Amino acid sequence: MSNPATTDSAVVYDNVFTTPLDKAARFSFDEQVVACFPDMIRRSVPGYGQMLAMLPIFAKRHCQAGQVNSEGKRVSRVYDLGCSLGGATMALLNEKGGFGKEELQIKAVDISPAMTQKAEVLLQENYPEHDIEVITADIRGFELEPCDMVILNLTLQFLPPEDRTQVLQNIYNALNDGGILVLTEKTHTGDEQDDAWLVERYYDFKRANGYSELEISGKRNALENVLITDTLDQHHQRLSEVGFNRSLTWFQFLNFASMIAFK
Ligand SMILES: Nc1ncnc2c1ncn2[C@@H]1O[C@H](C[S@+](CC[C@H]([NH3+])C(=O)[O-])CC(=O)[O-])[C@@H](O)[C@H]1O
Ligand SMILES: O=C(O)C(=O)Cc1ccccc1
Repeated sequence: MSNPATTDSAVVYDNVFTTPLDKAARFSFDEQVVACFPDMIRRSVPGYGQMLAMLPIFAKRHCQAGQVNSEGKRVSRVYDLGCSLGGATMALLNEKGGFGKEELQIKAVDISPAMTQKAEVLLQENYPEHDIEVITADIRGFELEPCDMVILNLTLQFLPPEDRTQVLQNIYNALNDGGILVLTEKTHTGDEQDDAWLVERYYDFKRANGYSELEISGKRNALENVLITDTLDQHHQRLSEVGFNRSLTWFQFLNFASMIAFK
């Protein structure tokens, strides 16, 4: 099945891997990926929409307005780390969450300037009156202010494994008591047979969403050593190591899973 052409509609379809690439080409969040990102992530991450839809529900239960904003009002501060185009931020502000304009202060951080430039425009267009700051920064070594909720939606997997504990430690330290971290990741199980089955069904999922064999294998090569998965056990172990005394997997769809950790 071929991709719909990148023509007149508002949707820019993901055509990034439609032509063969140098095998060594690494995946990067550049202008080309940014342009088609909403389509790419929707067609490539099973359950993406369902995961995002729960964010305002979790926020409503666990954000305790632990901060005071510049106008002296109590607000809940939320970090969206590796925000890309602000999909998670926008999900939080969706009317289903029922947050008033002044109840949340969101800080959305991403290392890719191409992403943050576009996120800034989209968030300003859609939520002009909300307290949202878009920050271009590496979340490694980034200083977090005290907060009620942190979202790491499909971001930790792009950090070198040796940097992951430190990032989670900073998050744990910044969270107020009662605060939460929502951590969504592509995972593997460590069982050869199970992983082979999960990966094959994941590729079936991509085929069903219109990706060709060339696109699937091109992206697989480009993601090698760029997106490095952990097992769910490794994630929960790391969360426990940095101090979270409770974490659970609340969502799983093939090899993608989302966890919540409670401080
Ligand atoms: N060190 C880093 N510091 C900051 N950002 C980083 C870093 N490394 C990678 N990123 C950023 O992490 C994001 C990962 S995408 C997140 C989706 C989003 N959360 C969503 O809910 O739509 C997931 C995906 O594309 O599979 C990209 O925008 C990178 O620039
Ligand atoms: O497409 C893949 O293979 C993925 O693992 C998901 C994804 C989605 C968007 C950018 C990078 C990876």
